[in-house]
Amino acid sequence: MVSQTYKIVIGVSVGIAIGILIGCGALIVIRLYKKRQFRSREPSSPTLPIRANGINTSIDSSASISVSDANPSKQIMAKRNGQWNVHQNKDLFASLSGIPRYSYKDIQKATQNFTTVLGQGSFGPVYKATMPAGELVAVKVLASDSNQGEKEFQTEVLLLSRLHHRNLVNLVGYCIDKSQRMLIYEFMTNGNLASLLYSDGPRFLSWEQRLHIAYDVSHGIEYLHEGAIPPVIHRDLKSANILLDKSMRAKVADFGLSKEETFDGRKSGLKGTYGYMDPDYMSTNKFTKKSDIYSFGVILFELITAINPQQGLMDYINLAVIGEDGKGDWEEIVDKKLVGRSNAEEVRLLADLAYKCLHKIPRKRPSITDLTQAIARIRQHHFTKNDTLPPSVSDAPGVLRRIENQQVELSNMTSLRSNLSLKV
Ligand SMILES: Nc1ncnc2c1ncn2[C@@H]1O[C@H](COP(=O)(O)OP(=O)(O)OP(=O)(O)O)[C@@H](O)[C@H]1O
Repeated sequence: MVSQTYKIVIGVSVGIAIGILIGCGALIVIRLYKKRQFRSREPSSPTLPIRANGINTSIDSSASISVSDANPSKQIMAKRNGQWNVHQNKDLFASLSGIPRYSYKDIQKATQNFTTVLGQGSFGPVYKATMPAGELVAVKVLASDSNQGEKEFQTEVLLLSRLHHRNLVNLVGYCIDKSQRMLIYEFMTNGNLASLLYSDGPRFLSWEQRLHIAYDVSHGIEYLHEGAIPPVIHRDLKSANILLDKSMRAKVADFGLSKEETFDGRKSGLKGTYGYMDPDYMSTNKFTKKSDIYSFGVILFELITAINPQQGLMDYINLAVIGEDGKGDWEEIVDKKLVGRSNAEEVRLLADLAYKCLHKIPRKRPSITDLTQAIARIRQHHFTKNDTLPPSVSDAPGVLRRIENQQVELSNMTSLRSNLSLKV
């Protein structure tokens, strides 16, 4: 009797075990089948078109980013049937980005119903806001009819969720609420570098501040090119995209056009801002880290000269170089506000570096690491030598006169050129 009961127990146990095994097997088969079906629905090489930059000054054509189905954050960016599938992906998007998501009502409250405008970019207006914990932020509101902006929105959230550095503007939140798209950044009290360089007010950036800014920006780019995995190419470096915090420390902003280095730029249209774009990129359509270096060189010259690249900066540079057998006579183009307030040797060193960044052969341009180190040495020179009389102080009136003559010469050149082009 006992042995019969024993046999029944063993039989039942074996039966249950076999049942569980069959059940697990069936589950595994179903999951594998579903996974394969999901993959076969993914396009083999999905692409995401992204935008150009600037309102009047940008160059645009269609572009695309290649994404691999192995990376979930890239899956989100996959284009399906030509449309960003927001409703299907937004929760996955939220959980992957790791950045707090806010409702439209939250932002409406924080901006006091969108009252304080900080500025207007190609993405849409930017508002000042105070978050519930009291921190100041800037809210970029995407114009609702902007299809291109939608792509930049995704690029910015997905990239900035993995990029964190003291010299990159921090994304602290975002909003996807029905058709509303907003990006929330740490507030940069002193606005953008372009406004500080080109505004006419009595306030101007000192040479020391400009050296700090060059150093900070080089660190931000170094992180993108050498620290991020995979490396990131910014693709829209310009003084309007350099923001300054309350201590005048600089941070790189605006990642809407950025790409991972693995992206094949040849499939992309031209992107960027006139005056900052690498001529080699414009002719080959191939964007590399060295194209960012070109744009950084332009920013360094802006810091030295306070001349807008969209208003003849390259003409000034070429004129300064003609002066002395390929070597720049940089004293001639230095910002008038710096004459007598900067060290000529440091200006020359920084201008020589900037000029190397503009080399027409990209591989001959320095790497960002070389630049960061060289700028650090100029800063060090500044802090160790600033007790001596800056050479430019001794001949300030002479330098000012030469700058004025240079400007007259340049404006003659410009009017001659526009007369010629009118005739053509
Ligand atoms: N985090 C921020 N803190 C303070 N001001 C900001 C912040 N972000 C942007 N701004 C200001 O808002 C304005 C518009 O910025 P936005 O980045 O949208 O455009 P942009 O870079 O000037 O132009 P584009 O979009 O064409 O590149 C700028 O004047 C900028 O100074």
